[in-house]
Amino acid sequence: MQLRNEQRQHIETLIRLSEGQMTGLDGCREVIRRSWERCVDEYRLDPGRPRPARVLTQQALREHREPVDELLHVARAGVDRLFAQVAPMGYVLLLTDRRGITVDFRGQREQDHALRRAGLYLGADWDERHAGTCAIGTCIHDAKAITCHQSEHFDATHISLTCTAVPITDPQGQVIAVLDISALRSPRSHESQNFALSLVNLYSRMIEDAYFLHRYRDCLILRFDMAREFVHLNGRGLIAIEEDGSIIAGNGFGRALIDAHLSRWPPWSPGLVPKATQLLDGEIGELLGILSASDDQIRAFRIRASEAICFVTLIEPRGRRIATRAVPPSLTPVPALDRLASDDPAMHRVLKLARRLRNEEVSVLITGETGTGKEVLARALHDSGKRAKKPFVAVNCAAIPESLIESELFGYLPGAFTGGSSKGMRGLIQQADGGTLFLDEIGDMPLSLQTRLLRVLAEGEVMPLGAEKAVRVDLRVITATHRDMDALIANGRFREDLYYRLNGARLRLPALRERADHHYVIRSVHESLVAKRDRDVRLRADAVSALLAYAWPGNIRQLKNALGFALATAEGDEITVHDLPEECQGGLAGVPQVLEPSSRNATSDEGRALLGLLRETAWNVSLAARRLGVSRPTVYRRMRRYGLVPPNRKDAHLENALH
Ligand SMILES: Nc1ncnc2c1ncn2[C@@H]1O[C@H](COP(=O)(O)OP(=O)(O)OP(=O)(O)O)[C@@H](O)[C@H]1O
Repeated sequence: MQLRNEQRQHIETLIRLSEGQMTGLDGCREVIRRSWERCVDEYRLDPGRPRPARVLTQQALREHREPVDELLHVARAGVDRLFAQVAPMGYVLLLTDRRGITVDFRGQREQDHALRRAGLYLGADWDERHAGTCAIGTCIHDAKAITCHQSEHFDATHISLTCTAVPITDPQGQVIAVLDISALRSPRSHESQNFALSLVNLYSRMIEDAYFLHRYRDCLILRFDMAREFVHLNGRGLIAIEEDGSIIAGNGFGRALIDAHLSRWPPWSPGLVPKATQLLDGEIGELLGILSASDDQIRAFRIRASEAICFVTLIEPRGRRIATRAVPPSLTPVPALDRLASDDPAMHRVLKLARRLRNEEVSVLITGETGTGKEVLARALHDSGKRAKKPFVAVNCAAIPESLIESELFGYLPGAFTGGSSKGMRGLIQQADGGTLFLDEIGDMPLSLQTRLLRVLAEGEVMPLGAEKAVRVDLRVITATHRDMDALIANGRFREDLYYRLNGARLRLPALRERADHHYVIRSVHESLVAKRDRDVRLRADAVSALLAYAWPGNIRQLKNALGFALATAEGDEITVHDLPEECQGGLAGVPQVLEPSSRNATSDEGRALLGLLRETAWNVSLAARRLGVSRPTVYRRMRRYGLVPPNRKDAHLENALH
């Protein structure tokens, strides 16, 4: 009875709409209103004459199923799984072709009759032109996911239903099918279907991807995601490519990447698609070599359009291994350089260029924020080149007082100036003869010395102070700076001609926070520090998480200092988050501390004992330290480790957590 009343009211609203009156449409969603208008104006549906659901004959259904047979086959597992999840909540599942004909269906047998009457059945036709506004038909028209809930349906026959439909698109982005879940009854509120929408979206995407992988199973496929951990499991992007990197097709996410590229760099000829090596900043050899690049068969690439880093794996064509190509010289392993980075696109670029430059005489200028490892790279360039057995002399132009820098660099003869050594001194430039001279903070070199340095570089000769004859030197010069050299030149503080001579090639080191291989850097800095000590102290997972979460304004130097501090102060054989300097713990503040099972008991016992003692001593840390026979800082450190905060402090709740 109540349904009849609602149907009557619904019909009246739509009749008013068909007569051009917009009353009773308050709260009606735009997408629904537009569809209702289409039903009235375009399809000439009469709201006053509800129509029963139309179900096709077996023969007609067969004709609709045939063209989507392959999709039905691929989608089967997804359809079964989705239905298993939603059936207990009273939903049925429909898969339709792009015309809205239900070509696959799952429903409860005991409701067979009611479902057939409602059109929730195999062969049912949900084309908007015939059935009016409904999830499937409107989803096909708009090519968008939609929930059509109860009286949002146009036809009064359907206003007890709730239906949620999501399009499945082919690799060209055309709707080829629709996945829908519907229920005969549902709660009143539209929001009750939000979860249904997310779930159908998820399955529709899985079916789409399964279909893509099936269709392009004979091609190379790049699978990518913004999280390394998800690439194999559920990498969102798929792009099928030829062996030269030409793009054949992409799934929704892959096409979005291509579109982003094209909107930034519009093609000079319409329809021209960029190559995968243009979308992702890398060479074809790097893409084809992904499977052998790392243990997890994933490699990081920079997306050129957004500068973001994504992680990519390669799926080989069915039954065919791609030929491994000869490795280009720029990718040949060079241990001294290779160990500076793991899988970071910017570092790959730097190291690729460094491999080419290591045996060249070109001057190299290394730029990058302070502490990014400019000197370490300069040293690695030297060690990996033909001058490796000759001296590597590093000079920090900012650290030597201006009054001394000239004599330090150029040297002097006995008696050249008051205060100098009576034996004179061989300058650093001469000391580097045959090897490499590394001038750090070159932007801080005084102007007068810049002129003299230019002469050394131009003529290959150095003139020590007080000398009358120049001495020949054979040098490779590497310089570094974290300053903006263009600004220094513009302000007249750096000679342009010297700058061009030093800048034969430029290597720009990325800041640590921009790198995708944080984990590797943390591990290698930790290993290098542990190697210098006599005991092995491992990094616990919570400390690694905090280190990964921190932004490192001081780059690798700051990381090294933080780990050095933790190694020096940690008790036992592991570094926990609480052993790190306070500023690095911030990333995990507020996150409940997860203790490893083996240490949980010992940790809380120890924590409880300390809490007992602190209570006994009325939170007098000095007294507690004396009783324990340890220093005050040690007690504070242990308090931090167990989250013990004096009761007068606001966050004293941590104390309670131990009970
Ligand atoms: N790949 C690395 N592995 C281990 N330690 C590293 C690495 N790179 C840099 N370091 C360490 O980080 C610190 C800073 O490195 P480096 O002096 O090379 O940086 P920089 O960029 O030259 O700094 P600045 O601009 O201040 O001169 C050094 O102690 C160095 O040993």
